[in-house]
Amino acid sequence: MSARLRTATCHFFRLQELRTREGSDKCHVTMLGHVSSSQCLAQVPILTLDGGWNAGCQEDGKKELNTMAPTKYTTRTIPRISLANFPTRLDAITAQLLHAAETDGFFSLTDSEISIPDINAIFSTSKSFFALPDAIKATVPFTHANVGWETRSQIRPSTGVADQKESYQLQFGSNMSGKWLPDAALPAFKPSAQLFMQKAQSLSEKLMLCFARGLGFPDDFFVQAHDSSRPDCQSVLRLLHYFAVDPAAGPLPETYYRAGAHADWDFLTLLFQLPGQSGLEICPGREVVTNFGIGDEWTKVEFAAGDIVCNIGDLLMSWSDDRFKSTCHRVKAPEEEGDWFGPRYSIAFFNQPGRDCEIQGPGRKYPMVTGAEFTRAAMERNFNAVRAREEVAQRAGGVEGATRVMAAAA
Ligand SMILES: O=C(O)CCC(=O)C(=O)O
Ligand SMILES: [Fe+2]
Repeated sequence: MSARLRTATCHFFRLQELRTREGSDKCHVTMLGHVSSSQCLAQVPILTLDGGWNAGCQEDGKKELNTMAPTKYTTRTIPRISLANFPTRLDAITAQLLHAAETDGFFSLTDSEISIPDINAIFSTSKSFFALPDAIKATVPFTHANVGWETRSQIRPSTGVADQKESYQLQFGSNMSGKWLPDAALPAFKPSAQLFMQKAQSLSEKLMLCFARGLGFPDDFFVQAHDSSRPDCQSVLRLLHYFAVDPAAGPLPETYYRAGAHADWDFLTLLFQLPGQSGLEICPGREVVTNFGIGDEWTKVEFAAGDIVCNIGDLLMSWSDDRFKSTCHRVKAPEEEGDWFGPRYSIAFFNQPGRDCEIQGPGRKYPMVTGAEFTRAAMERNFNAVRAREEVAQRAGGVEGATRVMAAAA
């Protein structure tokens, strides 16, 4: 990975986003408002990655514009793919998955081996954890090994402020040492979570087989890389709880996000949701310079009970030489009629290759990196994007928008 400095000279304040993609010379900077050029001669660090780059998506256009204009929506088809009779329908399923991966990068699965009772069971396990007092959850705090509990602390580069949620991240291996609550505090939590992780793993392996075939790799290529018994396995089950919002309390602050716009940096994400608790939205192609360019229109992800929504992450995008798309998505803050204001529970299973795996697409578009390097670069990239935002906000001192970002990020 290399970092370089570019000079962005502008007559506007509030840097919204920096994006670049390996192999392209694009630098996307969105600015709002007007200040003198001396206030905004910004030297902005831009990171380039050996691998996919897809971290920062612009925040909600409505908030960028600081107006109460309703979100712009457009219809997109998110394919619903049945996994029934998987062994005999393998070719047909593979073709459907590849098509979905090459277009919007999102699809939902039906007729999988994970049943509605399985999903209900893990949600009640998850709720039992979040119902504990914060002081108990804080005994298993989040660490940079990507495990543990955090609350209102994940800052997305697209927003510069923490998501309004709490989450608890679980892994298969030794990173979990000291990160399980004692059984007395939360009876049967660990076996229930581990059982569900095994089911999510097994389902993911079916998809990996299809994607390996599509890319011309040996059938077990991705399965080996994501073997959950590997000591260096990095896959994560993330239990999520977005806080309820009182619709009677008036408009939300401009800086309120459930999950700010982002693309996942894993290989493949499986998302479990509860019917009625809507909010997930996608915006393919949201990597634009202006507020009104392409990428301002969102699509609500509809799902039926038992559907598993899946999306391609940056890592598979890179591993496929950008053939498969890692798509920008968010969980919208409830603000408009039809939004879900109650608490939202969701569960994401992030497939991550082992730390020692060598990642390079069939066409070798990007230099080879290991799983550990890819993960480290992704975390660093997020951190640097947030920091760059803060620095620009600091330089624009006195500007209302910038001050707000700093305060929230502190
Ligand atoms: O909670 C959701 O529906 C989406 C969560 C998500 O996108 C994430 O955690 O990366
Ligand atoms: Fe995500």
